[in-house]
Amino acid sequence: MFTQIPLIDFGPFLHGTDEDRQHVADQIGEVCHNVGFFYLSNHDVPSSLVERVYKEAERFFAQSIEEKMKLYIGSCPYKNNRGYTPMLEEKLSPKGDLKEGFDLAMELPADDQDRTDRDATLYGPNFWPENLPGFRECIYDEYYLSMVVLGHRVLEAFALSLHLPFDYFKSMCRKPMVTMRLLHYPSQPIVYDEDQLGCGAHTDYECFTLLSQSNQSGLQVLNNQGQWVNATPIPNTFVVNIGDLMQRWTNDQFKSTTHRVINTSGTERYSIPVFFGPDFFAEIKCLSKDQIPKYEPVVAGKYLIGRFDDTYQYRQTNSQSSPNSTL
Ligand SMILES: O=C(O)CCC(=O)C(=O)O
Ligand SMILES: [Fe+2]
Repeated sequence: MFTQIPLIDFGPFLHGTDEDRQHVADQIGEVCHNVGFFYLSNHDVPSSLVERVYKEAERFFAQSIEEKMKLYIGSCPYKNNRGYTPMLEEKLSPKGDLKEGFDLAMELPADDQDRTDRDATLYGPNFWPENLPGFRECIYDEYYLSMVVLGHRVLEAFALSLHLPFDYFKSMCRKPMVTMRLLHYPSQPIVYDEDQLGCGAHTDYECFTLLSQSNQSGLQVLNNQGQWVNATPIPNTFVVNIGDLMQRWTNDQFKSTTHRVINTSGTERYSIPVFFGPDFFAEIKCLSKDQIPKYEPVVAGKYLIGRFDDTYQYRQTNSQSSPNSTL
């Protein structure tokens, strides 16, 4: 049972000896098993870059709703879940979530062969604003690509913690489905409607999430006593949490822990999750040959499409429910 979110210093993993790396990996493995959430410090992503990304997020969301709706996720020409999601459109809380978002992912050409010939519909270009000079360069070229690099290092730590070669996941993450979101939460009253949270209780869908929070609290993590533990922002850290694909892959060795957001801080809140998934066609099945699999194997991209179909209102015509079942 945890009552606070542990902090892990990633510096020795990035810059230390093999022994240091294994030591950090072991700490991470234990926390992924017991909590599923941790703060990561000394990750080498400069705080000045993170600050600039928040400035761009503020600039994006400060636009009129008409301007933002030009990039509506449901009108994205590539139909790959990129673009703007208005308030109340996502349904993690029953009356809709009190947040708006902008989603992007790995920039691949519209005629990428996996997309055109093999139905990897989550691949393709992003849906960028044309009226915000410098937005794309800061958000994608600088921040997103740095976070993909960091994500690969976190995967190395996961592999070592599971007694696998450090590059075990690499061959399944060559065109990784890494989705980044800019999120903006208005402030809600202290006495709030339980059916309308900033982000209703959920687990994340991908392998893991690297989350930057602005200074405002709001994120809460559910422990196994049913208590909500605050993940109060700690400057210059990311919150890392395990998602459902990793829980399946590790046969429950790593926990995908429920969390939610309620922004009663009195001011607007911004956050930037980066959800790290493997290649669209990666088969997610029990990593260990010595265990009885608890989950049926899934193709990562198809699994994610099912989860997105369940969450986004714009996808709910012709949607199928997700293959989230246990065996
Ligand atoms: O905004 C946050 O702090 C967390 C958001 C979140 O949990 C999500 O987008 O999955
Ligand atoms: Fe989440």
